[in-house]
Amino acid sequence: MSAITVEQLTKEFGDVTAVDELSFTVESGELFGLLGPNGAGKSTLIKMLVTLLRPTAGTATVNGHDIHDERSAVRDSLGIVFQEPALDDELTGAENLALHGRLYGQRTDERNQRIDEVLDLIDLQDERDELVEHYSGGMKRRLEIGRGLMHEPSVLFLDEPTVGLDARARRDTWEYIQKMNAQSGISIVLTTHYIEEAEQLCDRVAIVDDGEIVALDSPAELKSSLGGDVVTLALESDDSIPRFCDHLETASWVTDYTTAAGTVHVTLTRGESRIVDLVHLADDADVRITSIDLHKPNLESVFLSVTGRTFDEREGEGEVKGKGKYEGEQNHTASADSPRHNDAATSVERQQ
Ligand SMILES: Nc1ncnc2c1ncn2[C@@H]1O[C@H](COP(=O)(O)OP(=O)(O)OP(=O)(O)O)[C@@H](O)[C@H]1O
Repeated sequence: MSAITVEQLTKEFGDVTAVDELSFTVESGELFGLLGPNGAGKSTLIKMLVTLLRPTAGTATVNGHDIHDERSAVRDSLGIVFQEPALDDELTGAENLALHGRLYGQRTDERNQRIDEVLDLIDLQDERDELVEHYSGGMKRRLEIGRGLMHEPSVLFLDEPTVGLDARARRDTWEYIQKMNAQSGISIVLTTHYIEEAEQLCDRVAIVDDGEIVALDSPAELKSSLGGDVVTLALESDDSIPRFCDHLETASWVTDYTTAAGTVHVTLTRGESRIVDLVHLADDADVRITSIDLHKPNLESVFLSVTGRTFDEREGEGEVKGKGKYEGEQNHTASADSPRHNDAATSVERQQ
């Protein structure tokens, strides 16, 4: 059974179509990434899947439960870690986990056993009795993830799991995410706008732009769809470009090439081993090269190729787009005078 099936799922906020007729499946045990710039629609999609937002159209199932008709069953079978911190700094690590266990109705013995298992998994056993306010950013993040695992969900949603962490803590967090995916077989859906995160962690990645999935495959397949590495050669004069291109035509190892002012972009496999050959071709064509640049494709190149824009350009637009007044946003952080938790279940209850 697929962990998640999504069919034509759509969410409109007034004039803004945040999620536009998305369809995809996530297989059981898969580590699935939603990669896209800020404002692409990733959080909105997740909020619909965890039943925090009602779709405008379309449907989805999580662990076989329909997000329209079986909201409680959906919520019971998933864990979620939002971008916004949801821990109580004035409680210890173990107490934060216990609070979550109680919210899910776990009995004391069951809860204590699970706290131990989770603390082992996230490597915080030694710090279990320290107040969370003394934890580092990376430890807090691990505890948040552990908290989402307390009730042993089959699917875990992680919304931008490493945002705000330094490079070291980010890498550590990746390790824990991979470890729990491998050890418990839990299906994980994570959103990210870090290209490296999607590449390093995910079995498959859906690239989301403007509410739509513009590409979906394993990182390796997405990159190989671009046809290989790109070597950019700057030539001494524009006049020499046609001559050089004539010679490129004779090289069977060149997959493709394009030209721009003073430069030629050559697509080929194993670019590093072909630089000498390109220099020889230029010699044969009596063309002088002034610089050579080898570019290995990453998911950023895939994004550029499918949208025609870089991630940064889209992020810039996204920020402007995201400044409008939010309507119907469901609050999933608690007030200062109540226990601070943002579980999908309790948040939804507060809305209803
Ligand atoms: N409650 C809301 N009311 C109005 N517009 C919204 C609301 N929530 C999201 N949007 C808009 O929907 C679009 C998608 O936003 P969303 O937060 O899902 O993107 P995202 O990819 O998750 O980005 P980020 O990581 O910055 O949250 C944006 O244009 C955003 O401004």
